[in-house]
Amino acid sequence: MRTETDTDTDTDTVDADSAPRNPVISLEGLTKRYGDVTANDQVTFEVGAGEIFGYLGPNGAGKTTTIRLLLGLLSPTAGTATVLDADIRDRRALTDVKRNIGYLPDTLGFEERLTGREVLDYFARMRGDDRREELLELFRPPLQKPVETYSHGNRRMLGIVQAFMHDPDLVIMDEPTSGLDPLKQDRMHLFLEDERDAGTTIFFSSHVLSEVQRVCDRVGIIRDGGLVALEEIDDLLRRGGKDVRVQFVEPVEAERFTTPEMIDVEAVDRTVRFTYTGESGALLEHLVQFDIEDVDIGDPQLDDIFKHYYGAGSEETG
Ligand SMILES: Nc1ncnc2c1ncn2[C@@H]1O[C@H](COP(=O)(O)OP(=O)(O)OP(=O)(O)O)[C@@H](O)[C@H]1O
Repeated sequence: MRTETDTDTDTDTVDADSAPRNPVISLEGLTKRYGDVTANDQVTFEVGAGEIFGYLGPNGAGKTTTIRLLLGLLSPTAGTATVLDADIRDRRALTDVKRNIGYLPDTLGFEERLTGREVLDYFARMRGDDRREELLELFRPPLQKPVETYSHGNRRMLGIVQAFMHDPDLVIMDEPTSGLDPLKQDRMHLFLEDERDAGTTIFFSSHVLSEVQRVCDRVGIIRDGGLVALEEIDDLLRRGGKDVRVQFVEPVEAERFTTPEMIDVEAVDRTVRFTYTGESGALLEHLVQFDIEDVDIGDPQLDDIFKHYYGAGSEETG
């Protein structure tokens, strides 16, 4: 089932400066309004073949709305998108390509009284299940039990098997690891990387920064319905400055020490932490003027970068 993306070896284009050469998903001014709420506001970006694309944003930012639009579960107010070359406004074309898409929704709409096996049988009849056994070895949901007795984690496991078992070219997932324990999250991340390496395009939403940092090639950050960043993870981290911690021999006055390149400065006793956005050489030249006991300079976490986009009180927008 991977013929569409496997035929072209230079399709794995993940170039932040230009759009992917072979987009599997392409949004063009995609807009969705619910009354006064603009859940997606002219969202435009592309996802290239064979990349893991992270769609990042806090609760209510508009992630689920985008996903539901891409799958034809909602109609756009304006703009459009193509998914595997099908225009999302073209019902028939979208229905055709959906056989080649895996979807893991945020809440699984399985018939609760069916057993896990019956749920998989149902999806198998619609789209096939060539990889069912292999995936069950990996994720192991309890197939004999009715879904209504499943734990949250097992529902996710069943959902993942369902999303991948027909070996689709594209998998779209809404917060795939939410509520999973760390071991299961790890298994999931390794699995996604393997799938990507085998040529599958993966689009997933998340508000978990560390997971996006760990597994994604590129990230789109959505805030209040609008896309505020679209970058390769490495570039985003590079531009995010350095995470610096300085321990002085004696406390130092903040005005003497801080420079305009230092942001998010926190000082406690003799220790100062900040993000440095300037050149490393200039930072070192600045530091040698002070009596310093210890310095630690590291890469910033995506969390810190995220704070710059969202600022303080923006955790919940909806
Ligand atoms: N059916 C609806 N009717 C009215 N408003 C809606 C509807 N669905 C979503 N919204 C609003 O649209 C905005 C975006 O919601 P959406 O669910 O897409 O965000 P999200 O980023 O997926 O959030 P979460 O991480 O909490 O799932 C929010 O303000 C939400 O309240």
